[in-house]
Amino acid sequence: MTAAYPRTSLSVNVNKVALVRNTRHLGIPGVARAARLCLAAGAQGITVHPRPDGRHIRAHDVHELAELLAQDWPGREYNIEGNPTQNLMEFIRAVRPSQATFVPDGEDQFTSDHGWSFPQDAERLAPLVAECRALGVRVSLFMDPVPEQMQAVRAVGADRIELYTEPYACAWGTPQQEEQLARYAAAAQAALEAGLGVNAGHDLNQDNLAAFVARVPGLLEVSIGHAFMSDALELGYAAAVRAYQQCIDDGMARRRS
Ligand SMILES: CC(=O)[C@@H](O)[C@H](O)COP(=O)(O)O
Ligand SMILES: NCC(=O)COP(=O)(O)O
Repeated sequence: MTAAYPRTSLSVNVNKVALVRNTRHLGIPGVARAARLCLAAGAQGITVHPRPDGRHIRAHDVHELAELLAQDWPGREYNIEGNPTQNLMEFIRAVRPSQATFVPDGEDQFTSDHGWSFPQDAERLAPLVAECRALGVRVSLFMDPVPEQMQAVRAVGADRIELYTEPYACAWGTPQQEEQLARYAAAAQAALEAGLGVNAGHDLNQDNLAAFVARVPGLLEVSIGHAFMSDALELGYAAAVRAYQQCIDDGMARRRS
């Protein structure tokens, strides 16, 4: 029986709204409008990943969303992702979001595709983690599901990990699905035992989310963008939030059974 854990929060990543917006000089679709509609529908947070090349989320988006959340949605979370050795820290210092998620991406990375490595990354991450925490910003490290890495993550002062879930998503519906779920459950358990909170994200969708929520212990937050926005193009933002919340609730129910 998995110990009782709070309901897994849905943080909607709005990167892809900005990607479409940037293809014209008209300001639509609006990033802040998308966030407002998702929050009004019940999303517990908003995530952005302002990449150095500005392909989607740009500095003005980061500040507009910070103002929206602080003024209209003070109880919801703001999660800013990025590489703290690149452009992330300027945003953390300026807006002090609820959470900073450190991701080891290169400047021209197609998309995020791996987590940090310990002990190699510990020395350069520790002072950046300390700075965020001194600013009152929770720190989550983007990690592959490797149980043996979790003590080292805690040792650099991080509050949480974010499990990189593309390998699970790729295995969904294949004979390797169960093996991957067991791998992520073990990594999450090791994180919990190290005193870390557990987040997850990358390529989660309506098909694979409930099984992940059901199986991975202590899952506090999922951040979902690409598949969410694909669904929102068909359903609308509010219905997409409800659909993903239902997947989370289905997973929680299966976790208790
Ligand atoms: C860290 C991660 O897995 C995603 O949050 C990332 O933000 C995806 O970035 P793109 O939207 O640029 O693919
Ligand atoms: N941290 C994961 C995230 O914010 C969104 O990833 P994806 O759902 O766009 O793959």
